[in-house]
Amino acid sequence: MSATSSSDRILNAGVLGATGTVGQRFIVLLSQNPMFRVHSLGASERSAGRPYRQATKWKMSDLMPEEVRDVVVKSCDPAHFAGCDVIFSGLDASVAGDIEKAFMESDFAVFSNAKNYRMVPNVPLCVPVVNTDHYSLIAAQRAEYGLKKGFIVTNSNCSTSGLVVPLKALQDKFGPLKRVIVTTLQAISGAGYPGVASLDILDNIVPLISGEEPKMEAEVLKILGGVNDGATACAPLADLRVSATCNRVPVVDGHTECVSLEFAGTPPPIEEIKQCLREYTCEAQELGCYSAPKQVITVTEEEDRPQPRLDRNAGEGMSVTVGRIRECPVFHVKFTLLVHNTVLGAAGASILNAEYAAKKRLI
Ligand SMILES: NC(=O)C1=CN([C@@H]2O[C@H](COP(=O)(O)OP(=O)(O)OC[C@H]3O[C@@H](n4cnc5c(N)ncnc54)[C@H](OP(=O)(O)O)[C@@H]3O)[C@@H](O)[C@H]2O)C=CC1
Ligand SMILES: N[C@@H](CC(=O)OP(=O)(O)O)C(=O)O
Repeated sequence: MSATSSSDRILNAGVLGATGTVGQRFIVLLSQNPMFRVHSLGASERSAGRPYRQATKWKMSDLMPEEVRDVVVKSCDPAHFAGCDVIFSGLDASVAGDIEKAFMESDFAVFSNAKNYRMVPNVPLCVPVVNTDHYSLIAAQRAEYGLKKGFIVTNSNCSTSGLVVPLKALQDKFGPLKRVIVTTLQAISGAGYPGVASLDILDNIVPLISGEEPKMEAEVLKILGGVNDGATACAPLADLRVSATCNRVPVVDGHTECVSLEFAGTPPPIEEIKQCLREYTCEAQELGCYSAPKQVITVTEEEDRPQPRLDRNAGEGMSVTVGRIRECPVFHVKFTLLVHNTVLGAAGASILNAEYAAKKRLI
């Protein structure tokens, strides 16, 4: 984590879906972040009117921060969030569409984890260590809705957020990729709370996460693509083909992904691939954003890493660990990566997105 500069303002944050798995991760990360002060918390009518400590089944290993324990949870009406500079949403996708739009139309800067607006052409689908250039779409979004300050920026799916990081590094250095095949081993926290029944997941692997594979396949193309000439819409990659197979495994946090890829051109030697991943840097680091990891990609040389229990907290959950980098006899190269699904895969990415937007004076 970088030190904040004296020009950074402290921003009042509202958290929607504050009682859920992603919402709780927001609370922990925001309480440790000098750029934000938790101002208002929102959740469903089931939780509204109750102090946060009573409304929430706290599942984080960190203690519930003192400053939120007695905050009364509100329903997710923009009128209840006056005074917030930024809105973080960990809302269930079944309700996120209408609620996040209402906040955006009320001129709030909304950072969403839900799938609802990810593929809208003028909404940045932003993994903040990969494609902050997509923030140029915000002017078009504001023009469409006649807004002065409001916008929506979304996170990707949590498995997508790990995958695109090494792909971006390799694409930037060695040119376009042609084909990617990824098989995921996804943690149970990805399914929210209470999530997958223990009788389904203990002593078991479930080879289906409904809707996950097409999301990953489409999101990668949008994130690794650019924006069109007037910055009115994203321009997804047209020539890359991605195939995803997604599995749920009995791990609490941390999604593991086995990746095989083919370059469009001549493949570089394995040692150059490792060096490229180690040396990858991003704009959020250059700007000194507080939550940007020192090392965007942690390359491991141990032959049996990455492992979720050992590696998920690399870079305080904001670094993607890549190991077992080797030649692939079918495509060009294969490796295994690990991403913390509720940090870089969710709340941590939203917070870094907001830090970046603040540095760019968009908030
Ligand atoms: N878990 C993960 O690793 C990732 C999750 N996501 C996405 O983030 C979002 C949150 O996921 P997660 O935290 O796992 O889900 P949870 O089920 O754990 O939490 C859902 C939250 O939504 C709130 N909510 C539900 N219904 C309503 C409603 N009618 N009005 C207002 N609030 C409501 C809940 O409040 P209450 O407690 O009052 O019911 C709760 O705070 C989802 O869209 C998910 O797809 C994205 C990437 C990774
Ligand atoms: N489906 C992911 C988490 C998630 O909620 O993703 P999305 O926001 O794309 O639905 C998982 O189960 O690990």
